[in-house]
Amino acid sequence: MRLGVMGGTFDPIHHGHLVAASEVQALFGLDEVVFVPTGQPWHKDGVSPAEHRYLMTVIATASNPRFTVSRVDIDRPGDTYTIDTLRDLTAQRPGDELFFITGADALAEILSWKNVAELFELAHFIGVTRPGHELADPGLPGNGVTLQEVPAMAISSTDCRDRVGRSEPIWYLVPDGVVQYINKYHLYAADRAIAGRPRNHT
Ligand SMILES: Nc1ncnc2c1ncn2[C@@H]1O[C@H](COP(=O)(O)OP(=O)(O)OP(=O)(O)O)[C@@H](O)[C@H]1O
Ligand SMILES: O=C(O)c1ccc[n+]([C@@H]2O[C@H](COP(=O)([O-])O)[C@@H](O)[C@H]2O)c1
Repeated sequence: MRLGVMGGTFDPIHHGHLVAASEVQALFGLDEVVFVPTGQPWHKDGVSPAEHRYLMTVIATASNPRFTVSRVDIDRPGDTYTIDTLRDLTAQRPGDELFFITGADALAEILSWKNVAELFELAHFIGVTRPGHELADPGLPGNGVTLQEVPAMAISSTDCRDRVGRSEPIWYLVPDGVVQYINKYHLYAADRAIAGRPRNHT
């Protein structure tokens, strides 16, 4: 099986993530794209609890029969690294060919990722366009990375959180069910009533 892997903090998941995954699924003939919410992203502060991010990802992907969600990163104790994500998925799904999908901003940092050489033995890497970021091959070992243009969605999780904090709408930036989930649990709200610690923005 050709398995796409869409890793992310997803705080919250938005249509930029979903469009990128859908486009790559179709263009690369992937049988499935598994969304993998990070457990404890060591490189980001004040991230919302993993269960909220996981459930929002489940809600957002539920209507697409080719999309699934994995708990491998959130169930693994300690910091989240993609090398562990790919090792665990390889062990769970022997024989599958993995395609790790990453936006242009994350791709630009990829040479600093843990065990970078082994990463490219475990998966193909597909870098996708993202408004405001240059898409370039960072000079990867092995097979390198395939660069892929996808429909431009100028959406970020940071902006969605900021909007909620300012009581501005996020309708149509994220799926309806995710808006409703955020409202239900008061995520990102200025009063921080139940959960979700808004953070400073990068
Ligand atoms: N609008 C977008 N278009 C294309 N790729 C995206 C877009 N938003 C995020 N991505 C990619 O999706 C993956 C997960 O992103 P992430 O969950 O960190 O979202 P984000 O919007 O970048 O969040 P934040 O604003 O909190 O940094 C990364 O590889 C990122 O580059
Ligand atoms: O493995 C690493 O060293 C590493 C460093 C930074 C980011 N990542 C992964 O890149 C994906 C996107 O991360 P982010 O921070 O843009 O949400 C997510 O799956 C992270 O686990 C991985």
